[in-house]
Amino acid sequence: MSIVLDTSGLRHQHSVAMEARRRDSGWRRSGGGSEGRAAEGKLLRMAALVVVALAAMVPQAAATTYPPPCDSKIYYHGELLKTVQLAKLHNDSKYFVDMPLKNSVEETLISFQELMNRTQSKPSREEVRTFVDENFREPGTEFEPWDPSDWTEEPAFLNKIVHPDLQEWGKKLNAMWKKLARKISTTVKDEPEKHSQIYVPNPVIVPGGRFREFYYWDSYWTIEGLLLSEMNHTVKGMLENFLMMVNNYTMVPNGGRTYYTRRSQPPYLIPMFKLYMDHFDDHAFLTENIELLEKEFLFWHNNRSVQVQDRKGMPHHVAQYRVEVGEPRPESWREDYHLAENLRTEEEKQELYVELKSGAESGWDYSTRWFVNNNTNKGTMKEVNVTSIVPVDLNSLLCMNARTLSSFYGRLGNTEKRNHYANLADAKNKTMNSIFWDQTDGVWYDYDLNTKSRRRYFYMSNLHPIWSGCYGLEVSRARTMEKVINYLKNKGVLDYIGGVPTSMEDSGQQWDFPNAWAPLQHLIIMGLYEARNIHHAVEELSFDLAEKWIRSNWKGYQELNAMFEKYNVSVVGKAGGGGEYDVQDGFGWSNGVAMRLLDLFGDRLTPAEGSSAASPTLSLVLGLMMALLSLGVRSQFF
Ligand SMILES: OC[C@H]1O[C@H](O[C@H]2O[C@H](CO)[C@@H](O)[C@H](O)[C@H]2O)[C@H](O)[C@@H](O)[C@@H]1O
Repeated sequence: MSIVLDTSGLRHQHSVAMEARRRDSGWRRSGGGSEGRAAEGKLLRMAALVVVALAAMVPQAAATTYPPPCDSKIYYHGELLKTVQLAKLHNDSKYFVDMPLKNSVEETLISFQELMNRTQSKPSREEVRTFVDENFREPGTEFEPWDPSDWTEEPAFLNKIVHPDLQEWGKKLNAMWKKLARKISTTVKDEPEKHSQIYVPNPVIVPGGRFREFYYWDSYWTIEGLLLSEMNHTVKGMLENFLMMVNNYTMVPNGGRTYYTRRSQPPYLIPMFKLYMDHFDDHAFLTENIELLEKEFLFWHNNRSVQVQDRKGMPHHVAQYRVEVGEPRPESWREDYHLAENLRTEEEKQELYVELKSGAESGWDYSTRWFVNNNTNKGTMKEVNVTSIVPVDLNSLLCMNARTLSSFYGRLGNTEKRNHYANLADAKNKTMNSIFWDQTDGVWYDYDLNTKSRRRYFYMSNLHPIWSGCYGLEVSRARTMEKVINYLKNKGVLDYIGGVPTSMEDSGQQWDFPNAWAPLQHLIIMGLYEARNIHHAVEELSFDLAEKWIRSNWKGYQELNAMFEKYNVSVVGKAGGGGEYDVQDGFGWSNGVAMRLLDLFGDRLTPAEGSSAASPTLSLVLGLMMALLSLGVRSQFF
């Protein structure tokens, strides 16, 4: 198979970014012509200082000219960020880049320059702390109090949950949206340069913990829950925010921070929009926004694509995560900087930074899934090589998105576009079979551009096509499903008490064993459930996995009063771990998925083995009777 890189879109994006950088580095005029000489003199002195400060902050010319993560002279630029991050004032690198400025950018840069001059560019940790205290506010102070007006205490889905303990818990999950709801203050809109938070007009639901901004793909599962909570207005507002992002950035950024604006996350906007349409059939909303939905689709189609040829020499247009942006991720600056520190050349460092950001774009940051090392997935973070992999889940998702666009255009009466996207979806469906499907193992795999072969490791992402429905051309769908179930059984991944592991690699990375993530459990459970008419065994398997997941989430909640971002498959109720930050609680997508499963299987789910869905009181009485019988006290009572 041969590969043709289609980088035209990337070059365009790169030149847009370079252009933005040139614009941004231009001197901004301040003050009016009528000001007196004294004021002019003061301004000139300030201008000179700013020029000196800016010059000192331009990083050394990189060997490869990738644009930086963003243009902010505080949240991206060289010395200031480096000095503060290396002082390690906070455990988490993200803390500093989330802090709003107290003063203007210019004043902050001057104050930093003065600090550097005063200390011969070697400020102590305490001096850096004083600088930060004087110039920055605490993260999370950029919100206005907001109580979602569409929140209700008893949404109807709760009535579907038969077990009273689970019903009670469902109520608590519903109440959690109030804790995760944020409205961004208009000061962010008025003074954007003082904030890394991106202003969006409608309130958002954040994941929780260190994640104090919207996240792109998380929102799909959050919206699943919000719709069950009947928070329809909030959902529509979130969709409008995302559409505004597409309008401004041609794609939806990874999250609601300026330092995320040059990379995206798995493209779930069209599926989110579909969730909303399935509930409300809002024709006017679709008419208004179809072009933006298409624009986002085309971003991935044009800017993230390569061509590969199958064994018969047929070309296939496939998509990848590929973020051609240099420098460490601002929110994980220390981690990236230290990882690249000992690389020999600047070019090698910049290439590693590109790979790390591409990994962040995949949402799987990080995993052995992206380790490429002598034809294995073993190694360390230095072996992250996302751009040499064509991911099965991304291509399955884009196939589904093309189908959905086709049906949206059909509803709007645009036959030409309906046919165009139907043909594109068919082509992508064929690609799922020709490039990703492994006939021997009976599953889909990521594809390696270097070895021109499939990466035959278990990752939950291998199962994405059963959720998207993008499978089943040559082989019958029932036969495919049969093979997939056998694959799962043979790998032993269905044997864990707390859900299906992300992978079988215990690497210390968070998107690996023993962690299980809500979106991935949702993918397999819903994928199997939707296939219940195709294969008789899948509905029960879907229920079994849902039961494990709900029991683990429920136990964790009982013990620690928390919903985690990820769980450990080996111990029921235990939070996951690993990766570059502590496990967070909150948590948007975990809450949404738990609610969806309670809604789907609430008539028979129980919180623990031995408890009955029908009537826990009855089972308690029966249990007591059995105990008395075994104690030989039968004669006293019967
Ligand atoms: O700060 C490190 C990384 O954190 C985020 O990634 C993780 O949390 C996100 C929010 O729940 C989630 O969408 C992602 O899948 C997780 O791996 C962030 O998205 C990364 O860009 C960031 O580098």
